[in-house]
Amino acid sequence: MEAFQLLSRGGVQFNKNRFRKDVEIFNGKLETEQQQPQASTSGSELPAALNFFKSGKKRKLDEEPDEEDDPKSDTEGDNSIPRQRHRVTTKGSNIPEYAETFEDLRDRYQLSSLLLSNLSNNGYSHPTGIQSYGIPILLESRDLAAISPTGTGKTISYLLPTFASLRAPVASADVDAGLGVRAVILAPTRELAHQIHNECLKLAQGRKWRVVLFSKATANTLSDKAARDKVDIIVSTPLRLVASLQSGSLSLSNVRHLIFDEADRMLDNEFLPQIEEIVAACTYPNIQKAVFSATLPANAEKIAMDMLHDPIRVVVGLKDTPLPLIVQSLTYVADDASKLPSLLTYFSQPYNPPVLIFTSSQPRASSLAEELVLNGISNVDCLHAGMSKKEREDAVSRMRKGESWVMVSTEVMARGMDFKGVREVINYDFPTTVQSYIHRIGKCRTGRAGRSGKAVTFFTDDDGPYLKSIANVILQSGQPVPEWMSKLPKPSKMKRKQMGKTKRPEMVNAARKIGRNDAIKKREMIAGSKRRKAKGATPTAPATSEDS
Ligand SMILES: Nc1ncnc2c1ncn2[C@@H]1O[C@H](COP(=O)(O)OP(=O)(O)OP(=O)(O)O)[C@@H](O)[C@H]1O
Repeated sequence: MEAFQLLSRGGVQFNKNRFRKDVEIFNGKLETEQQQPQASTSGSELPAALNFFKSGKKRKLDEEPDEEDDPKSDTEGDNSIPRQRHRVTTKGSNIPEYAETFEDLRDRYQLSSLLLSNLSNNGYSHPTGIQSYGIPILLESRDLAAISPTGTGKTISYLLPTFASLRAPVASADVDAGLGVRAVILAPTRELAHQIHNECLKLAQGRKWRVVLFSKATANTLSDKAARDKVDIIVSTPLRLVASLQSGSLSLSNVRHLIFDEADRMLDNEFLPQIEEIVAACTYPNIQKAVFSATLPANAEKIAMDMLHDPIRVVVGLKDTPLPLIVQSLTYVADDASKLPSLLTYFSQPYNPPVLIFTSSQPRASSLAEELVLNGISNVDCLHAGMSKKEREDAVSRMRKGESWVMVSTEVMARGMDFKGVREVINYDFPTTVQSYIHRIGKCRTGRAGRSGKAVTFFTDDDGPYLKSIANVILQSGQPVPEWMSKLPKPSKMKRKQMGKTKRPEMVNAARKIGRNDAIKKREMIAGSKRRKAKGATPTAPATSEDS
């Protein structure tokens, strides 16, 4: 089984006996790698002997394994940085040939030169792995399930073919555009939808494309059919779209391209009913559907495959994904109360901002950000769904401008967000699944800019039973874990289901809660005493039913 697929399914297994030699060689190499984590941006620097992902793979008849130079350059456009190598696996019938360059795509599919120049103006000179494979598939009107690690350019993989297939804005009379929006892109959070909308605007430059970020306000505007018929693409969260469908103020009958970003999240129990409603409303014959995700657990993959028509599945795998470039470690912190002191110790040593910290809930994210500020850590910010839209937008913008050095967030909120240049990820609260671990640490944008990346995961006694799952991911991505950890028993299926269900207090510093409760009590007593004084009454015991 292809390695990333193995990870993406959550059941990570690593046969240490079978690969004992590889592990030994790797352990010998450890010191050098830890000292120079970012030096190895080129896949060729991974010793061949360690390439157990490749050697462990059995080739299936209907698969076309392929290795390619991922032509991705760094975001700053420094093409001198060695390119990463990705392993790409495709599955399906009549798979279109991958494209080596954007120019290949232009020649093969007559892409407009404006689209191409918009790409290069934004620093996209070579397609990434998923772009090389995914774009031709979508341009040939096929349905697609694309699994590619975080930060590998999935957004352009679906946006470029969407723009190219629509050919021209509805405002231009020369296309058969029908009536109503022609493409819908769905993302699990408003922030991610916003980010995708921004990418759309980059590609839309120079033509009168109408790309709408669906919100309460824009939904109102689009309840007018005349306005709606002028829209080319809608980017939305499922909830917002369903609200308009249910109120009858939106029709999706002309939608020809339906894209799901962060598909594993979109196809989970929370979103599924809405997704089903949206899919049912898209009645255009031969509608093209595509799902994109960094991980796709088996149940989500099954739902996706049932939803897609004769799909092609592309997996960009682990041969040298960003994961091995991130120095990963697991840190024992005994219990929840010990996490904050451990984190403060961490920040008392040199660290590389921006740092992204994950907590398991919104109140904990707020509480941790507050604690860090109170403890004098500079430029701390917080981002979660419980904050107002304005607060969230400000936080994202500060992070993008480099004004936030430390961002405390929840996983749901950080999903798919391209926080530029995150260098360290700290899992303050243990990840909820193996996929969640991969998503979280994938926020380290090391691969792209060739910088060093670091991922630290705190674990308590309560997290012990799940440690092995994460330790396996670390081993699979070519890094060592302490021997005792690799000897831990594999958690049972039942146990794995419990992972992420650990109950944690809302405040990360219980002492502050006690202090706060005391202060509230005191304040209430003083207020009560003042009220009584004002009434001239003498204090009485609280009334009981027997008093009356
Ligand atoms: N071909 C390219 N060349 C250079 N930079 C690119 C290219 N494609 C995308 N990028 C940049 O890489 C970054 C990550 O891209 P994107 O957000 O699409 O990744 P992703 O795979 O969707 O990640 P996630 O799973 O976290 O959503 C963005 O800043 C984007 O502008």
